[in-house]
Amino acid sequence: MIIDSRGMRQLEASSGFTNAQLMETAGKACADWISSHFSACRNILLLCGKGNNGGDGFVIGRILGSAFHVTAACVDGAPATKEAQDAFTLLSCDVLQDPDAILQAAQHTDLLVDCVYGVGFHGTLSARMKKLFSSINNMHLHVCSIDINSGAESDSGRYDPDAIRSDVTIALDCYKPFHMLRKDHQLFKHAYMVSLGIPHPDHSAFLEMNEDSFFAGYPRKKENAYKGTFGKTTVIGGSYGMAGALGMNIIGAKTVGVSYLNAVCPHEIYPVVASRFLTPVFHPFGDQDMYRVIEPLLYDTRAIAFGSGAVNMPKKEEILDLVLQAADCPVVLDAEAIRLLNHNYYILRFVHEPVILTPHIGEFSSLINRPVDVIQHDRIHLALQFAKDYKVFLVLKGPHTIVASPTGDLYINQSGCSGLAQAGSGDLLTGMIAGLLTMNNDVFQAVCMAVWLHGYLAEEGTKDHAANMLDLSRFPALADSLYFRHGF
Ligand SMILES: NC(=O)C1=CN([C@@H]2O[C@H](COP(=O)(O)OP(=O)(O)OC[C@H]3O[C@@H](n4cnc5c(N)ncnc54)[C@H](O)[C@@H]3O)[C@@H](O)[C@H]2O)[C@H](O)CC1
Repeated sequence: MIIDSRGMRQLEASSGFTNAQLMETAGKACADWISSHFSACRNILLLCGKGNNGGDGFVIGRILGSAFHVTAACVDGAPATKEAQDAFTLLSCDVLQDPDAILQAAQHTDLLVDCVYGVGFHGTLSARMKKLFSSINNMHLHVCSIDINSGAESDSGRYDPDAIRSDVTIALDCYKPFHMLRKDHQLFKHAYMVSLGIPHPDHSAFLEMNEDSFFAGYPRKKENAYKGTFGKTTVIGGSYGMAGALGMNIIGAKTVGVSYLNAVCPHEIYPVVASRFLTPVFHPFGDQDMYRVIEPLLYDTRAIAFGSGAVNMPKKEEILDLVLQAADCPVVLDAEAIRLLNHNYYILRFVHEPVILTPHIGEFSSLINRPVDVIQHDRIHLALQFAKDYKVFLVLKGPHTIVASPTGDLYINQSGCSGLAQAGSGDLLTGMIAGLLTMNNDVFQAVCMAVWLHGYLAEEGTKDHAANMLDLSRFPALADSLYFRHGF
């Protein structure tokens, strides 16, 4: 289960265990994990803070003291919580406080255990702590962090550039958002979770997605199915110079198994796209007949995607208005459609059907007029806030794509690889989202399924190819293998 720090504190409070009992359990579970995975070590140095993360460290030190040579260091003053103070009094190893002595001990240690800050850390490190942590990081020691790497926040994705870097981070009882953002911060190489035996609720605001949960939401075609059983999907995209974007929408829809696809595009790219794809029903339009061609389609489709490659599309502003006003199904807005909303996104509040926006960080930055680095450091919060304020599903694309729902649900995607960092992969995702929205009425689930599948197939596509050579046109074939393996 993934949970944020507030949820974790509520779990602890209702667990039936005291904080001291939880600290003892946490310390013992971590000590057991360390002794079995670092059994070859002799000298262990514990860096402890003044909060309960430091308290966990004192318990770990007491237990490991029977088998290893343990030194503890109080790097941020004396323990400040009752539980940490009690754990400290039971510690019998050497305790260091002077930064120079700590760094000297670090040079002779086989393993450094980082228990300075856990989920209670917010903001940035003090100058003193930055100096200590950057010296430690420069020593390239074996490091195990407890719960959260010190200097990183548990919930937001923010971290100080001098936060402790570890080989392994042991998450206590649940993964926190921090653990799900590894590709962004790269503060640990591996994360493991140890259980504290706390009962978990059935529902968490964080959705998790894997093969099983994907297939739980992916419908099977029955024997008596016909082409309209799942309804129609409509993609409106491409324009002069960007015909391929519509092609990628089509490949995306094919990847998720759409059985009836409307492809809507300007007259000038129709011949080239139609000669490449045989199964969509094409609806070419121009300046004069845009309303006549597009409007009737909006009433006979289960999902619409608009915007991929639409930079030179005639009547694009009018199409956006039409789609947002007339559609009676979910609408996915990608690329140019998002740009058209810049400084004008308040209109999203007046749309009655679910709207899904799929910006990458640069597009989101232009949309909300905030610098890219501000968004990068506060992505989870800003995505959730935007989704809530404008009642949209926000798919903020990146190494860990985030999906935020208007009601505060969050998905942090774990699948994918750098092969997806290429032109066309967003257009492909848009087609996949629109296709899955046609087959699954739960908008949040369908969008997360598409995001997960997009990443999963990229991993599959680079198992026998270089990551930088990922061929996006292979996605339907890669998906076929997956579906076939699951008996479809
Ligand atoms: N169920 C569990 O997960 C359990 C977790 N435990 C451990 O407790 C920590 C959380 O403990 P808490 O005391 O709330 O916070 P920290 O130890 O992370 O310490 C925070 C400490 O530091 C101060 N602080 C915050 N931000 C800064 C900053 N930027 N600069 C300097 N100081 C800062 C803050 O005021 C506090 O004093 C959890 O992660 C687990 O490791 C329990 O042991 C029980 C079970």
